[in-house]
Amino acid sequence: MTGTVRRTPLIAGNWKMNLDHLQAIAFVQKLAWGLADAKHDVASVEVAVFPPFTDLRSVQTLVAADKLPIAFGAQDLSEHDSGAYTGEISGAFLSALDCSYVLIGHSERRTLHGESDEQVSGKVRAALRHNLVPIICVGETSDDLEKHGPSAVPVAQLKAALSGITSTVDIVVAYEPVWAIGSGQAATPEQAEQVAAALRAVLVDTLGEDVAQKTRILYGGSVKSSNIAGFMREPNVDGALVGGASLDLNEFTSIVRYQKHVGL
Ligand SMILES: O=C(CO)COP(=O)(O)O
Repeated sequence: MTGTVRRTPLIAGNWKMNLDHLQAIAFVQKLAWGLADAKHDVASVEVAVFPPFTDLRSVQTLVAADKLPIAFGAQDLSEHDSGAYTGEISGAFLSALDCSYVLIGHSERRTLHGESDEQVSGKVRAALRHNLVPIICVGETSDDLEKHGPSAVPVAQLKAALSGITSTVDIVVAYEPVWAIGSGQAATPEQAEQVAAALRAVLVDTLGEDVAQKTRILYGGSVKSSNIAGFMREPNVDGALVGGASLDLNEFTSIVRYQKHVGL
């Protein structure tokens, strides 16, 4: 471990199936005003939002027109580039909308839509083909935790997601324990750090030390303004993937500005 690489923290808001395109415009505009009022420096903490697909064109137009310092991405993409895949969205389309990121393998996709490790890996490769930074989501259920301990399942999921990828790539990893999502029961900072360190070791093995040191690892699961600082103090946690609290302007702004309210 070199420990010397500075990774710009990333606070990402996963809106899930909330806010239509008109609500999205109002929300992103107010978020930008709030951050500007607070003189937030995006070079110190990057901010990204993940609206539903139908909002992306509106968010793109607003961000481009007003040059807002807010990145955006989609919540999923197809592993295929085009063809007879009704209802699917190609990475090419997301790239054309200036998306920077795409969430892949969120536990809600894995459990509600039966997304397999193979599909997750296909989607990671699709994202990279289209110059999108994949945010690869991994995490264990409470059953997994009991049976296999804290890092076995997230580590296996990350290895599977990265299969066939060896070159230098720009990716983000999000550790989201399933039991912490939407439950109000976040992991402790120590738990998050233990898994994040194990995930970084996977990155070292698969992509090499340099890429591993540059790659951001986020924690997600019941993140709020009251607990963000604890996670951000951990050496291997480089940001947060926020669900519910990302829909509350004050909460989300306060999470983005964690450095100010705890004096980090
Ligand atoms: O799933 C999540 C983000 O992707 C986390 O959701 P909550 O922050 O609502 O627990």
